Amino acid sequence: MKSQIQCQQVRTVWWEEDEQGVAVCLVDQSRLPLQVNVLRLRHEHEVAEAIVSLKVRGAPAIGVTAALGMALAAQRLWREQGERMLLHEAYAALGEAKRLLGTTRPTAVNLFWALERMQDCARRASDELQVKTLRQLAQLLQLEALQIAAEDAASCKRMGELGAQFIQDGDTLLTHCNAGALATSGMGSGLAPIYIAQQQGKHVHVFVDETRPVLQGARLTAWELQQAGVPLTLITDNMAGHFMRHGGIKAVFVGADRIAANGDVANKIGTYSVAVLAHAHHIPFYVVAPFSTVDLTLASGELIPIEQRNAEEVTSIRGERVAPWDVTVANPAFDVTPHEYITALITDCGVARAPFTTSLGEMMSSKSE
Ligand SMILES: CSC[C@H]1O[C@H](OP(=O)(O)O)[C@H](O)[C@@H]1O
Repeated sequence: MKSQIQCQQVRTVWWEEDEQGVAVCLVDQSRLPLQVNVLRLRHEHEVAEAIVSLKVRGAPAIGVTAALGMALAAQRLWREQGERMLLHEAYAALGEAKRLLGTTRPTAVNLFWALERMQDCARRASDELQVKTLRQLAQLLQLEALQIAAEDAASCKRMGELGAQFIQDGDTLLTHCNAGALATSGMGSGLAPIYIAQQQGKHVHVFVDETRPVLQGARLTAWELQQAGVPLTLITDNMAGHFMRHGGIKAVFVGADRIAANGDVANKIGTYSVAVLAHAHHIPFYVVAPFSTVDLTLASGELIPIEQRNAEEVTSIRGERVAPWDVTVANPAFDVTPHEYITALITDCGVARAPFTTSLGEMMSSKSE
């Protein structure tokens, strides 16, 4: 049975308390758009598995989910152990939850930033004697995780407002993968300028790359834009060049999973190809990502770890094998787009342009003031 529901009704990941206790809830994105299954996860191991299996995905959403997973671990410890568990034992157990969640996916830096922030919150509570019981620690971590989610939603809106200035009424645009509401706690990153432009009364048409192998474009972006009433044309990835040449595309908007200090961008596999094609056609290429995606510890994109995923994502579609048995398969989940191909980095702290080492450094400095 086809199940088309309003995307605005579908939240990506959230916290719930019910008669069984507390749960990290999320829409299983691996089943979208034809099935809307809400999962209620009650153990950090389940949260980790949901991230690994792309039930929840997208750099900001991964960070928020991991933070909620840490909060869930603390709540679980309290509900299981009560105050029998000493706080130092709880900190050790939370360290194990952080390690587990940190092994899920290597590329999106938001995951690691969010886990560090949760651990810092617990450590600060301990150092400053803010909490005296496990219950207080669990409540503190729950609030911190929800704060991370709220900050992400606000940054989505800010990025949308900044990015919409690069969209004119009547523009035709192109996207790759899904950097929309389903990848964040808010309206999205790469799609946020499109949503804000729509709110401003600008009429746009979006060419949506299907984004093999996991089809985040066909399954998630096409669904999001359809629900939002944004006109779209779904294309296969190998059509992007043709429509840049013949389709009147005025700009490309994508998200990011990690941005190096020089502006090199790791994003869904295929982004590099789209960027080179856009450059060849003199089409602006915009990357939209919260500043928490920038990793200034990495001088360039060559240092960004690229996740290698299993062969079945390439050899099968929805469990239907399409490739010969025993074939050698490569399945890097991301690639790196050199900064030379990027027109601007649209972040929640402003718009960075080349030279990115300078502009990102200045953005970091102004954040620290
Ligand atoms: C707003 S970040 C979205 C980002 O995440 C996607 O990867 P995945 O679906 O594997 O998590 C893709 O790189 C998107 O640009």
